[in-house]
Amino acid sequence: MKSIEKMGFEEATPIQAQTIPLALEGSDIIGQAQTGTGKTAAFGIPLMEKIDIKADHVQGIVIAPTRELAIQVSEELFKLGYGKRARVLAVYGGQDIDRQIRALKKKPHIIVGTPGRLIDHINRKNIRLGEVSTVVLDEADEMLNMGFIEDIESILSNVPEERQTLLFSATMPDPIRKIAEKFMRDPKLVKVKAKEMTVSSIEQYYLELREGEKFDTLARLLDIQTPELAIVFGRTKRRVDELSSALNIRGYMAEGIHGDLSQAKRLSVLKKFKEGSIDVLVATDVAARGLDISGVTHVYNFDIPQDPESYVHRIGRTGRAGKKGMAVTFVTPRERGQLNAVENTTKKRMIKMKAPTLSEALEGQQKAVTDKIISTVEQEDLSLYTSTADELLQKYSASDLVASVLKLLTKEPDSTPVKLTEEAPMPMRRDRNRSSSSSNRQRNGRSTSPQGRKDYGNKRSRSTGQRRERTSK
Ligand SMILES: Nc1ncnc2c1ncn2[C@@H]1O[C@H](COP(=O)(O)OP(=O)(O)OP(=O)(O)O)[C@@H](O)[C@H]1O
Ligand SMILES: [Mg+2]
Repeated sequence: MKSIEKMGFEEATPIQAQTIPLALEGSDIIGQAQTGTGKTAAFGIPLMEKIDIKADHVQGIVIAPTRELAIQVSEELFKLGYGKRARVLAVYGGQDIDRQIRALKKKPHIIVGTPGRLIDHINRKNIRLGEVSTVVLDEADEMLNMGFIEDIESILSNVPEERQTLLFSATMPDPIRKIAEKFMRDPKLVKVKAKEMTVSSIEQYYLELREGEKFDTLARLLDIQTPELAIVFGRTKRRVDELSSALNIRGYMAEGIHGDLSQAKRLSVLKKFKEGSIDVLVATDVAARGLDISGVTHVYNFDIPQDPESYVHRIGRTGRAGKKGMAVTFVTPRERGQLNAVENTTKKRMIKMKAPTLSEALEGQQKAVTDKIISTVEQEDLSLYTSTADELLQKYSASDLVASVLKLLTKEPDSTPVKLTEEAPMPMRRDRNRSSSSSNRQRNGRSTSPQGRKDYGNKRSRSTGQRRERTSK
């Protein structure tokens, strides 16, 4: 309770209220609740409560699909276990394995990891799971999706059957839930009732346009909507690279994140984004799940996501913990079907938005500058500037002077040409069952294959056909 208070939580969110008591009784749980509603603490609190601080073995493991999420979850668990002095360690690919081995020697009570790196440590006998009593799969549907399932099975085969298994996600398609139940004992399904799968505090818009119109439209939207922090999702790594350079050329502070970057780079980009030294993060789906970054006010789906679940998670990076957010999805004429599929799943209609014009973009930027000027007039000490201002006012009209200040400060819509390679529209994923047939894996070399293996940058061994993070330093 001391730790929870320190974190500033005053009351339990619905998913926490419904799952914590059940989890404390020892039940297996599949917990489904909207994005940003506190699922981490919903599993984190009971997990921490069960830890015997005096025992020196690993008692709980949490598996997460991406490295950044594993780190974030370990940080939240660390905070929850602070009063108890619980030891929590994150292990993930792309980080020096020897460093992790040294950390493992300090006997963590809880390990949070990505599947591939966990398996590496298990195989090298750096991690023993023989006394683990709780296993959590965060983003469970993703973890049990094709591509991760073998890894998860392999990890679970090292954990005693007498364990508690907790699965959490904002989405849980039926076929995946069925797979999940095989790993669990009499699981209780806790689904926080909501009319829609997405959070109501996120305004959802879509915009119909041609591929070639997307970039200028994005730039104008950024000018008009002036997000505090924005995430722009693109379909492929190349797309993300090209988009972030194009945004920089047009004067936006943007950087990209995707699985081909070094882990150090991925972390530094994310850090800059959290600190606000860049305000647009361009990302593949590697950033779609679980990341909790305060200040993200806008999500732009530059390319429509390949499946409805991805949409739910992507837009869920905004509108978290009761805050407001806005999501805008670009739809090319051939992608109407995907738009419908998304709406059918989320049970929510997106509002159609018109492409903004150049003059609206200019207006948006002027308004942002005007707001700044007004707050400066009202709140700042201007004494060092008034004499120069008075001199200027003797020579020029007040209106001309203010207009030139506005012009100087306003970022005028820029139409410097930029290069973006056309991306073919994403074919709809037909096989919603996602059975384990391998024929479709990694088809056409895209970072997001139509079958659902996503670009998480986890280099996986080709020879075995398994998708596993490679041990790399
Ligand atoms: N009881 C609470 N009171 C206030 N804030 C909370 C509470 N529980 C969690 N939070 C905060 O809400 C935010 C979202 O929580 P969290 O990341 O666990 O959401 P989530 O449900 O896992 O979302 P996602 O589906 O995107 O992974 C975090 O910043 C977290 O610290
Ligand atoms: Mg989460």
